[in-house]
Amino acid sequence: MIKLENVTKVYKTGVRAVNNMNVNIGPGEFVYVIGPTGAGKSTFIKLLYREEKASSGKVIVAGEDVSKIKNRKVPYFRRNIGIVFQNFRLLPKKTVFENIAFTLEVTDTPRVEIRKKVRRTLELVGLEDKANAFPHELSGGQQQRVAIARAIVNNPKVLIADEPTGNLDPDTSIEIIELLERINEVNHTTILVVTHDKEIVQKYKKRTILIEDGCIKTDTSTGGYANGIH
Ligand SMILES: Nc1ncnc2c1ncn2[C@@H]1O[C@H](COP(=O)(O)OP(=O)(O)OP(=O)(O)O)[C@@H](O)[C@H]1O
Repeated sequence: MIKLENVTKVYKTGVRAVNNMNVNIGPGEFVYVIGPTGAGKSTFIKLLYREEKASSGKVIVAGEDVSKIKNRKVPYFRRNIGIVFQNFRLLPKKTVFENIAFTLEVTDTPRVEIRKKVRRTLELVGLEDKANAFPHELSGGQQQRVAIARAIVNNPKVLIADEPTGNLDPDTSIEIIELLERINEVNHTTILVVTHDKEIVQKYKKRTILIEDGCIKTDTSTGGYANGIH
């Protein structure tokens, strides 16, 4: 589902954020991406959804050679990918329902279908009673659930979460991670979670990719920190 072959990203400033990276992530995998600040985690993620272009090497996502996608085709390619950020990024003047429906509206999905999909997704994230609430009326954890619902409503092949628990307390963080696990199980979505949270990585013992200095330092299937990575 995701394949990087000898990928390097050098920014205009000369910073080599990703340095000859090779990785293969299969369909339906759940992977944590960890590493110190400035290691290249966000750059790695940005290469996957064509926010940045690789300087050299090949990035394949959902069967597409990402560097070769024409600019005007990028929005179509991104329909394969749901993205969740640390700071939720919800539209403040729209209700929960409208926030989630928005991506479907821009793709001209029929109204009845939109209503069905949004309701089903709200149920999956446990917010069926909040459809008419506005983001400011929700807790941080609930807002992140809405952001996750928005990211998955179109049933993308890949879901990327960049520090999804960065603004949340430990108990709420666990709830969000368990929700991502449920989505992985129910929808078989390939999920990548970038995190600084050692406890989460330790607790769930999933495949963990450790990035340091733009390279994959270790890649383990049993939970990074539990395996002696620091
Ligand atoms: N747009 C940019 N232009 C120039 N340099 C950049 C740009 N974005 C990131 N960098 C640099 O690339 C390197 C990797 O940054 P990146 O944001 O990928 O790291 P990170 O592992 O996500 O860090 P953090 O955990 O702090 O978010 C850093 O040295 C950073 O300063």
